[in-house]
Amino acid sequence: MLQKLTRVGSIKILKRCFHETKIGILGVPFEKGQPKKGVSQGPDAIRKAKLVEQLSAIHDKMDIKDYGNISYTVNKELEASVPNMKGYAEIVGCTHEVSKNVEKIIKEGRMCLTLGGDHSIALATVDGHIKAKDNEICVLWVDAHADCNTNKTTPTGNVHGMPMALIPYELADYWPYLPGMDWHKPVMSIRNVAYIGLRSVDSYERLIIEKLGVTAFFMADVENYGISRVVEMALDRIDPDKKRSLHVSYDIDALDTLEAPSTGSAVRGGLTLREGIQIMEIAHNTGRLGAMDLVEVNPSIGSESDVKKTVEAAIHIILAAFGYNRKGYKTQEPLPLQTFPPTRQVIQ
Ligand SMILES: NC(=[NH2+])NCCC[C@H](N)C(=O)O
Ligand SMILES: [Mn+2]
Ligand SMILES: [Mn+2]
Repeated sequence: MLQKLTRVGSIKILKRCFHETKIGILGVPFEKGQPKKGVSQGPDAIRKAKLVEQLSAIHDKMDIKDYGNISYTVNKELEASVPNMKGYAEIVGCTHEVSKNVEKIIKEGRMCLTLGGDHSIALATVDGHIKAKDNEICVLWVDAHADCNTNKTTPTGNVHGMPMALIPYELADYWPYLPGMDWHKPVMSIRNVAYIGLRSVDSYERLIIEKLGVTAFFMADVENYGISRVVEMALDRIDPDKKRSLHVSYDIDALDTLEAPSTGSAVRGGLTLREGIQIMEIAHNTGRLGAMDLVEVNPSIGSESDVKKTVEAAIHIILAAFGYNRKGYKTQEPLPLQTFPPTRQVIQ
């Protein structure tokens, strides 16, 4: 952090100058990757809870640009062209647009914050990040679920359970040809991916994780090592040289149901909000965070207070990602000078 000398009267004061924090926000109101209505309202619910205002207050060099919500067209002919992938045509249309936008935002020199929408969109946020950074990225996947089913292993056909199987090249051979997805090339290695928070993993997903030796920290590992150790071990594994741009794909269902009830596939026994925040404080402190997704907030699930709680949790996690620290805001101002005679006398 830069330091600058300022003078107040005759007193020299070290004034802290903050680096500029450039963020681009992209809303993806998409819900066809899973069956429940409402998750498309996630981006606007998070914005309405004053996301931008709270980000702006972190320090006075926050430069935030909201790119609005994405729009896309659908090629109906693609519908049902791949078995066991529900909403395929919509997925293709939306993810292509998301990838192009994320790539553009990062190339404009901003960290890209994508607000979902369901988790299927992450195959595209990661793709855009890969394209912007020449594949020099690593991924932390914070989730109760592994989301690495293929269309042959999926128990549901919901594509939000598949993005992690589409991203790495190690799983490319397990897929059929995917029409309309030629823009998407599985170029990154699963070695540069780590999971945190897992506790609901399908049997084939477990097979994939074990067969490929994927770095995976389940809830039991969080119990055993503590969250800060887990995040450090994860980062060490996926980016040993500490040089890659970090992508955090954060499914709000990684948090315990008590902390984030308004989500479509809630699983109890999850992260506390404190642990969830600390993951992002550590990610921020790497100085290499390039992109973050915050997905699966569904304002149609639960009571009004459930929704409020979930949206607030999402905002806490996002603020931590971009430099808010629970020690409080930093001030750039010196302590106010006494402008009237001191009332407390020093007794000689
Ligand atoms: N992003 C999520 N919430 N994914 C839940 C996936 C659940 C289940 N494993 C499936 O494949 O359908
Ligand atoms: Mn999940
Ligand atoms: Mn997920």
